[in-house]
Amino acid sequence: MSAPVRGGGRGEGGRGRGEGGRGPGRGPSNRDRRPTVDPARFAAYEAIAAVHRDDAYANLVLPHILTDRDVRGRDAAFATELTYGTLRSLGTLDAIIAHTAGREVDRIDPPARDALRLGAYQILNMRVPAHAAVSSTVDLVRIVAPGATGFANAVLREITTRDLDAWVEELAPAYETDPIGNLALTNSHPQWIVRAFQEALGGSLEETSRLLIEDNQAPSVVLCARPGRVDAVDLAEEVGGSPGAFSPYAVYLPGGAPGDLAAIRHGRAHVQDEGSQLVAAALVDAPIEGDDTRWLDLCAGPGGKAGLLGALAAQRGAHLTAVEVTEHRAGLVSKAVAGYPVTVLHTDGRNVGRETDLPEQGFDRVLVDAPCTGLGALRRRPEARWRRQPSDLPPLTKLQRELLTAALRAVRPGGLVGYVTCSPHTVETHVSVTEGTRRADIEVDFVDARPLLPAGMPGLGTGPTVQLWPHRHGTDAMFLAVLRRTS
Ligand SMILES: C[S@@+](CC[C@H](N)C(=O)[O-])C[C@H]1O[C@@H](n2cnc3c(N)ncnc32)[C@H](O)[C@@H]1O
Repeated sequence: MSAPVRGGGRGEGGRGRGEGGRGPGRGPSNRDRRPTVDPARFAAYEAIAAVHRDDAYANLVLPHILTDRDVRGRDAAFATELTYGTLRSLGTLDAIIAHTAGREVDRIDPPARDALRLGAYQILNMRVPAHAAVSSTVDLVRIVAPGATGFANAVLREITTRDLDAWVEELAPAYETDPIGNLALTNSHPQWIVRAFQEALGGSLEETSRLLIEDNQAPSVVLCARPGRVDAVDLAEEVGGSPGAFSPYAVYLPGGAPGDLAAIRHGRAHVQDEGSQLVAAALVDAPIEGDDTRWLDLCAGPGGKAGLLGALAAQRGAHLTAVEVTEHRAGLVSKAVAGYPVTVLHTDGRNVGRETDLPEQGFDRVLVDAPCTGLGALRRRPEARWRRQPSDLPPLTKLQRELLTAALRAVRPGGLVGYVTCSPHTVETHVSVTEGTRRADIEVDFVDARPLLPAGMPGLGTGPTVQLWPHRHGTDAMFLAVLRRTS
């Protein structure tokens, strides 16, 4: 058992173990030495500090920081891996830091805490030599939390005494007695999320473990080749990618900045997870009797699915109404559907029957891509798992049910509603579907969604709903229920 390190706490002077040792004979004193940190590490620090201080999103804030600080090429790649990896691994890193510091991490000053997390990640998860990780992090602390330099030095040195596996072995509860606690610490996920995944996976801890591992991998960028504008095989050749495994529109991009691609700039393709493509296409491919020209996307922002639905509507002689409650996002939808037969409405999707453009029984197919916790896309949003709380569920599920009820009022008898979430949490999937349907007091049948997905797609369960998974399908964990209004 290692001894905890003193200093570095909120309001402490930080002259703990390891500090004060810098005398003339051992290098310049703190006062003499002008601290410098390489721009890549400082950029990662700034991004992580913004995430924790300002509730920023790493994928939005980091590119600006890299541009402002002129961090490019390999340095930018290093900063990105360091930022995203540290955020994903926060649970494990914090347990190790708390142990070595002898206090909970929320009792360490935020700047020192974020610097320690970056240092610990470099020591334990990257191929950065330990001495370089320690000294560069201490240099960083000297700038952002000067009082905690010695404390940080001592904590980091302690962390270098073991590798990641050894720390996890020491700190994680035994799998046999506390499997959820063990998986949570080992794979850096909050316990409530591990529990929710386990329930959605029918109780299988083995599959839960595989999902958690997959959640910690950076996902590849996927393009959607817009039908009618470009074929996926041609697009793959154009961008040096490969056609998707399941969606006929998907192209896997081998790294790089997708915004630079001519196909995106010219509206022939957009960035979209393969699972999102599959569930949107499944709804409009489901057999229907009678009219099939009036489609509705009730939660359209920022417009990924509306872009694909708009392209398919153009091919099939249909018209899409795309509803979005947030003004900014409604603007993004308008851009995403430019040139397609789509009307964008900036309004609340629950206004069905209260607005001329949203008549009751006025649509043949309705998509409800409901606002949700996003627990199925944790691979893409490294900070999301720590920001989300169980208390987010009640307001979200209330909204999901109200939107599903509105969708059932908007669809004509015989028409179809697709209810989609990018969360596998059963409260947002099965329970919201059951409750939303019950409250609508409209008769519906479940349509088996499995045959609406590409033939041969494995692991689709027993139906009638479909749950996609990162570890089974390489997609986000999208849920799809297809309902046919019968009266
Ligand atoms: C999961 S996102 C939809 C993603 C979108 N379908 C796509 O593929 O890009 C949910 C969207 O619903 C919007 N939203 C939330 N409440 C709404 C409401 N009451 N009516 C309409 N849209 C709503 C959110 O602003 C958000 O843009």
